[in-house]
Formats: sequence, structure tokens, C-alpha cells
Amino acid sequence: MSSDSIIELTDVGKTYRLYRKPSDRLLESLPFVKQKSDSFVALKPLSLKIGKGEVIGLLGRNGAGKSTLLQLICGTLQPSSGTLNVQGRIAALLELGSGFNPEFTGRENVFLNGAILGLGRKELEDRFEEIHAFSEIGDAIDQPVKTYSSGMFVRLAFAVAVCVDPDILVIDEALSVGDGAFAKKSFDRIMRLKESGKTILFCSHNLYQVEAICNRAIWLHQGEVIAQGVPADVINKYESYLYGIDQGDTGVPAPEVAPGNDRPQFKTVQITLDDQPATQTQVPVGVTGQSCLQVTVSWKGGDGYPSPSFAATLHSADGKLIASAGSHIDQPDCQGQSAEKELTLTLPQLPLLKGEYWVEVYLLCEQGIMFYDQQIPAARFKMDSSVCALEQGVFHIPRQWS
Ligand SMILES: Nc1ncnc2c1ncn2[C@@H]1O[C@H](COP(=O)(O)OP(=O)(O)OP(=O)(O)O)[C@@H](O)[C@H]1O
Repeated sequence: MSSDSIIELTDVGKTYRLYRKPSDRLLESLPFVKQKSDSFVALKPLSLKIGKGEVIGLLGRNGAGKSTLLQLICGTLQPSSGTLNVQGRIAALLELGSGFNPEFTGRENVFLNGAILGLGRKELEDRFEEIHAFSEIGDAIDQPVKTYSSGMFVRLAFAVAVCVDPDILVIDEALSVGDGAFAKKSFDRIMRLKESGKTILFCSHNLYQVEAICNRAIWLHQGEVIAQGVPADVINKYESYLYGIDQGDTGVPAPEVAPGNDRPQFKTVQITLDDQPATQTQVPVGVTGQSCLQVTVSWKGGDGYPSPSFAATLHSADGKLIASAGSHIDQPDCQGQSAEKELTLTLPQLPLLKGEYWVEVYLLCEQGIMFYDQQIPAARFKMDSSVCALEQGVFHIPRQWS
């Protein structure tokens, strides 16, 4: 697992066996009996790296494989192929009430769930009041959860998930349940977790929510990633596809990820600010508007492919894309000529105002459409707040007064 990833999937896929009758399952297990099942691919083999602090939104129509992917990451579903590596405490809101025992009271379920998440009794006792208050279910906390309404169920499950200080929070459509006030409170809590650097995976049909919360969106269709990247871009493509369906277009979208195992992949990504290395965990100090940002990438594979293009994007702390540079746009002289499979992008100045920023890097096809590889985020940095301390906004505009 690379040091910047908290979740790493390598060729993870899920195929279900479908039996016409329950007895076929038994029959099939006997030697010399012909296969009695059909297979259904819910998720095609997928490789994905998710960095610490990333907020990922999954998009896709019903049955696209969103829940399957989330369940595989949470470990509630076993993959049929590939390997999966998840680091840290993962709190999940998957199906309604999953992880709750219906016979137990809300209070008992809080302790049961907390223990499953790895919290000790004392830790849970300390957090119980916060969980109870957040859930707003009052005295019902001492009633068996089988008597709860679906709204109460979600509120308690949500309260446990966000109050146990998870490293990774996985939410499957939970925000759409519950009344307006609770949904708003949940949203605020998720934003707080996001600000504190937690990794969040979020699946929703509400595209506005995905754009507001996430800094990467992944569009799944029939178990395959069609597009991923900056939420606004992916949502745009997804909406065009939905619009096409409304207009009678039944075509299946073509995945943007190039097929084949030998597609170009990053070999090294080196980012420096004034020659100080910057990574997701190593944050350079004393970065000012005069600082020089340099990104050098090298890649491997891709023999037989046209020389790939390389792009870097700059994001503010709230995930907004504020600037980008791509070799497919700038067409530098060195593009396509390097036998070394290496490119360096230099930003000689960073006219940014105080705050935290991050850099994402992408390896794309020569037209900048298909994604081959990416690192999100590849580096973080903080602008020195003593410079332009009173100026508001994201970047410094050169100006003249008279
Ligand atoms: N246990 C199962 N056995 C067989 N097929 C299954 C099983 N669970 C899910 N599937 C199928 O896998 C596909 C992906 O399902 P999944 O629940 O991941 O989709 P989704 O994108 O989350 O959809 P939704 O938005 O409706 O929740 C669907 O076609 C579904 O019918």
C-alpha cells in the first residue's frame, strides 16, 4: 500500500452467482453436477487509491454497483477477485440499520456497534451522551430498536458513526433519510469531519450534495467506472448522459479509463515548493506568493499508446478547483519527445492568499480525456498567513492604484 493511501483496491471485482431455485445451489456443490447458476457481474475488476482526507462521491443509476463497492470497502461483502487494503477505523452507514440488533435497545446497540468499531467500554461511556443527544431520539434509547421508525434508526446509526471518531466514514444515501433539520445537522457534521481530515465515501443520487461535499466524484455504470475526477466535471458528464436517456438515447457510456493492463501509470511523483519536498503528509513551511512549485512525474508502461499527457490541479481547502495546467492544453515542446517518460511542470510563482491548498496530478490520454492514473491529493501546502494577512479571497490579483 502506498504511503499516501488509506484505501487501496487492486483489481477488486464482485460477481454473484444466480440460482433459479435454492436447491440448485446445493446441487451445484456436488461433484459431476453441471453448473446450475448464471453469473452476474455487479462490479468489474477495479483498481482505486483513496488518499487520507479525500471525500469521494459515488454517482450512478440504480444497480450501478455503488453499494457493492462501499460494502466491499467496509468488509461486509467479500470480493470475488482482487485485493483490498483499508487502514484505520471505518464507520459505515450502509443499509438501514445494518449492524444493529433489532432485539436490543438503542443504548445496547450503541455499545455493541461502538465495540465492533474498536472502542473500549470507557471510551463509549464517555461518548454516549454525545451520541444520544445527536440522535435526538430521547427516551426511545431504552426501547428495542425493532420499535423504531426508519428515521429514528438512521438518526441513531448516524450519531454512532460520526461520534466514534472514525478515520473513514462511509455513507450510503443516509443523508436523504431523516427530516430537513436532521439532514442539515448531519451535513454540518460531515463537513466538520471533512475539515478535520477524515476520509469520507459518500453515495448519493443528490448531485448537488456530491458537489458540495466531495472533492472527487466517481461515476459507476453497470459495475464499471465511467469517469472520475473533479466533481463538477464528472457531474456534468453524468448529467449529459441522463439528459441523453431522457431524449431516448439508450447507449451505454464508454468508460474513460483506457482498457488494458499496460496503460501508462505513474512511476514517481515529486512535488517541491522552493526545493522542499511536499507530499500529502509532508507539508513545506514558509510558502509565499514568490514560492516556486515544481511537479516532476515519471511514468511506466504505455508502450504502444501515444505519449500521455500530464495535468496538475490546484485546490483550495474546501475542495474547489482553483487552477489547472495540462500538457494536452499547453502542448509544451518536450511533450511526446521524452524517451525518459518524464515531465516537469514549474509554477514560478504562487499568487495565493492565506490558507491551505492541495495539488492533484493526473496522467491522461494525449487528448486529456481518458484517465490513466492519478494521485489525489499528491501534496498539501499552506500559504504563510503573515503575508497579505488582511486580503480576502483565494489569489492575489496584480493591481494599480491612482
Ligand atoms: N446478493 C446479490 N445477488 C445478486 N445480485 C445482487 C446482489 N446484491 C446486489 N446485486 C446486484 O448487483 C448490482 C449492483 O447493485 P448495487 O446495490 O451495488 O447498486 P447501486 O448502484 O448501489 O444501486 P442503488 O442506487 O439502487 O442502491 C444490481 O444489479 C443488483 O441487483
